[in-house]
Amino acid sequence: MGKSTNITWHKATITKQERHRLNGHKSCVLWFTGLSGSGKSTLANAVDRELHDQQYKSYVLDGDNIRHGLNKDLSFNKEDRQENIRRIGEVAKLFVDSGQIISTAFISPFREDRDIVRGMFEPNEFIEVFVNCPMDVCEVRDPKGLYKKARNGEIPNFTGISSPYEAPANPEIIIQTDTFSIDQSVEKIISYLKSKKIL
Ligand SMILES: Nc1ncnc2c1ncn2[C@@H]1O[C@H](COP(=O)(O)OS(=O)(=O)O)[C@@H](OP(=O)(O)O)[C@H]1O
Ligand SMILES: Nc1ncnc2c1ncn2[C@@H]1O[C@H](COP(=O)(O)OP(=O)(O)O)[C@@H](O)[C@H]1O
Repeated sequence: MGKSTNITWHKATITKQERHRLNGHKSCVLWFTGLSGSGKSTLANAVDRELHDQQYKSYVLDGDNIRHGLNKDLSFNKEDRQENIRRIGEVAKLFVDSGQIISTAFISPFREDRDIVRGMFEPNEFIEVFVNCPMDVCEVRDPKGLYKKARNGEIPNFTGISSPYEAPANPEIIIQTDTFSIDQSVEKIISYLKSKKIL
């Protein structure tokens, strides 16, 4: 239950469908999920670049960036990760309502939290992209030096080491980033969007 009382929903004048018509494409969320270093930010930004270059309306929400602002009050314990994902789900919904293709790059380690977000969207609007990469490969990549710190006990609750990651049971798209190139991955995601007539 929310804490706001005496509030009434005001129906927007312009519908999502009108925005789709104006933009010439549908909107959706590409929900990238995976371990730290699996390639979520890299792929979300590469897909965004391709969409933008092809004149589609798109945007990226990235975990590290959002935690600098909107979610700076949240830690990495389970409860705060859940609240992180709940808020991002709400923000993603606004972007989808505004007619855009939004790519979100959050570890989002808990299946239940991702499924709650999925339930906020209409069919075909929530596209779960499992960025699958073995942890030992992520740990070798270690683009921000976080695995090294976590192994040294400097980062508590680190995903994959001292905090769980629950892989998606039935994702729309799986990208194996230890064998797929970035270009191949982008192509796979764009093809999916075309097959669903979002583009
Ligand atoms: N304890 C711990 N565990 C995992 N990650 C950590 C942690 N502390 C800091 N970081 C950095 O925060 C980024 C993950 O933030 P997210 O908002 O995506 O996490 S979550 O969805 O709430 O689990 C994550 O970004 P990525 O490496 O891009 O995944 C890290 O840069
Ligand atoms: N096929 C690939 N797809 C995505 N990233 C890759 C791939 N191969 C190597 N990388 C590298 O792996 C790292 C992934 O880091 P990042 O995108 O920040 O991951 P995450 O956002 O999941 O933490 C980057 O340094 C990227 O260049």
